Amino acid sequence: MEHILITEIDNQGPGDILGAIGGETDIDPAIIGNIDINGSKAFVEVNGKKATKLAKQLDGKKVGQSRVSVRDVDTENFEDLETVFEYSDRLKQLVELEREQEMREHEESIRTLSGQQREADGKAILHLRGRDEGNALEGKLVKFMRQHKGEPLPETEISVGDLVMISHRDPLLSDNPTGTVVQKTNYSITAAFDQPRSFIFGKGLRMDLYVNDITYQRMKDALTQLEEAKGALAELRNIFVGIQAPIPSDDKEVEEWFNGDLNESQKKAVSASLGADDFHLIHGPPGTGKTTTAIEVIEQAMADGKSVLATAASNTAVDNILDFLLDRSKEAVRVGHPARVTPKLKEHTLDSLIKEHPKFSQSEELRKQAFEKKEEQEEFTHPSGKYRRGMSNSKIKELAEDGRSSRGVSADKIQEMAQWIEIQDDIEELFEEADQLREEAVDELLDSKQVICTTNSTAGSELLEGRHFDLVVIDEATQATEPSCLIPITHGRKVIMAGDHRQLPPTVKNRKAAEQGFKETLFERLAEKYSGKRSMLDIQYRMHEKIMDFSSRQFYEEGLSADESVNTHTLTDLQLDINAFDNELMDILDPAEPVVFVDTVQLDAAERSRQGSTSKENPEEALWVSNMVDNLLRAGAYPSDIAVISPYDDQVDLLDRKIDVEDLEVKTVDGFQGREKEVIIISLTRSNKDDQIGFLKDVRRLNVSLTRAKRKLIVVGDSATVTSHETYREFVDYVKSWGRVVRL
Ligand SMILES: Nc1ncnc2c1ncn2[C@@H]1O[C@H](COP(=O)(O)OP(=O)(O)OP(=O)(O)O)[C@@H](O)[C@H]1O
Repeated sequence: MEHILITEIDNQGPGDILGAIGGETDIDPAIIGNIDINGSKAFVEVNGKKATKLAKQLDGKKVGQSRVSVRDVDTENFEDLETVFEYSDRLKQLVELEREQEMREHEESIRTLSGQQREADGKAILHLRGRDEGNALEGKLVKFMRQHKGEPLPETEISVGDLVMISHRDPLLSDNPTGTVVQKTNYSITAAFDQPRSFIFGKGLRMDLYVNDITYQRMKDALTQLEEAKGALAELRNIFVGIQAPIPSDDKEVEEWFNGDLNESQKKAVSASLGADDFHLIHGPPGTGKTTTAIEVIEQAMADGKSVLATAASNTAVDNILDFLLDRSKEAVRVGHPARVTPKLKEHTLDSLIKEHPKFSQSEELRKQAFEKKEEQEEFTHPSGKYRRGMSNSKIKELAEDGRSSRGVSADKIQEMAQWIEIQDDIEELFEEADQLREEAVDELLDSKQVICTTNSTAGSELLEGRHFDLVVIDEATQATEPSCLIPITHGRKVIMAGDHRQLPPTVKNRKAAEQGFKETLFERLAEKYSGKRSMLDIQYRMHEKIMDFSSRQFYEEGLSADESVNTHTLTDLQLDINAFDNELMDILDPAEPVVFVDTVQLDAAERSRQGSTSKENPEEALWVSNMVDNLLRAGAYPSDIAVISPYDDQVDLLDRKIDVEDLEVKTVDGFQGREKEVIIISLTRSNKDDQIGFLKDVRRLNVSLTRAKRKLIVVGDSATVTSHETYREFVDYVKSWGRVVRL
């Protein structure tokens, strides 16, 4: 039995629905079975394989007084469908909260920065004029160019799909119109407005990026697609929302490994991933080769003739996947803005590869012709309001043919306008043909590659619309919100996610959204619910075993071990000149000691807050940290081997000013996730009498901090303050037993 779902009905009964089907469609209401109504939704049984047709015909029509949305759905059970809607409505609301938060932050930035500063940051464009470009489906089209004719636009982040705000003098007025960018060239940005105001057709305009809306829109679209999913995607969705259990599967036996170095846990994860019919999770604690393992999954799938969409939340992580694939001589195409792709990988972007496609060259040729025609067109009068006087294009052409004047406009002017319009028709035709050829070139190119690498967000771009992949692989899946991961998933039938839910979750700006669980990732939810669908990698290739051990005990049920290539490596291998160390720092910097806790409890080293800041800084601690760095450099350590990290922005800022050394990174813990260095110095910063440790409480932040160092980890902090939290107390106890505690 097939079904359709009608939404947005308002107090109507089965009779109204049958009446609408009879009146608005050519389908016989007799084929309708049971009608189940709940609130504004109706679930309708349809016989005779007509559900798709009926949904199409009834969608947007009136049932009683209300205009309804109708879709055919792949489920037998209304309750299940309600669960799907609850899930998607909840996530759509959280996405909206986050979007509104970002909008508020933009407003704040507009308030505090000058227009010039925002233009330099790529977030605004000044000195624009607007020109009416007629109406389109999306609303009134307005094209914005620099006031000086022919001046190109500055580099800007504003791109197609973004919401922009147009202002004249005051960007903070609440009734400034907002529109969506529909086209962007080097010289102009065209945006569509629902409610434009007349000033936007003038000069002296400023365009501000209002919200980077496109990603939020794509998340919501992905959720809508899940509501409507059929087949394998519907099954995946049902598992995600909890109305269906995962499909049991056996590991796939792999005959030949592409990467001969994989360890047993990595091989097991690959076999389980390949064997799964719906999804599998590769749980990779720090340095255990998550990406290495995901790459083997991709290579095996390729060998099986499967198409693969490989994504991650950040451009850097996507580049990393592509880099691994290229290293292993695999072909892949990178979809994404070339400006956001690592320079050495640019030649593998769609933008770059497409240039070699003959249809693309043809398309460019047509574009060139169109631009030439545009120049030619400049000679003629543009049919603007002043000369147009309400006359339509066809009217103008008609009058021109008869050589007539009209409404006070001379016959000559009408001739000129008619010529302008004719050239415009040619231009539009050329552009249309050029677009068509370009689209074909893109499709042919994407068809020719087995693997497409892109960010989660760009997986929702038009370029990939309607494309299906046998396998979707998402790296860093624990750093992306659930709707973000759903964007690539809507293209797939099966999904492999790699991540680590014991490290930091995605950043969520809106507090309410965070409280309502927006930080809980799809990976984490599934990992906790279906432990059988998770393979943990258990050998790490980064840390000395003493650096690793606390994290292993605390966060991975003692499941980690250090590969023999790293388990005993220390700074002694770097052959530093220890005579260069100050005496008072000798115990701390001792190259043979991998883990040191530097206790500031006896120092006068209290934290403080900058005016108006919610962050913290600790100048005394910063002084000691920068001394340690100076000593290490003096002893011959490379700046690129050292990183200083702190959980607090203000402390990072303070340290960064004190330690001004090229190639030596000073970063927040959150900004250093996924990275590693030979030596890591952590400045915990908190030191107060009330045992307040703020967001150090999220022990996943501690886990990330402690697992960045390969050979030496120095943690600087006030034991009295931080050990008020049990995990920190256990850490200090651990260092007492297995490392070295030095009191300053
Ligand atoms: N089986 C292996 N044998 C030797 N080296 C390996 C193996 N697996 C991974 N590595 C190495 O370990 C390092 C980390 O690998 P990879 O980048 O895949 O890890 P990850 O888990 O994705 O890292 P992160 O924790 O930073 O996200 C790399 O240098 C990689 O070459």
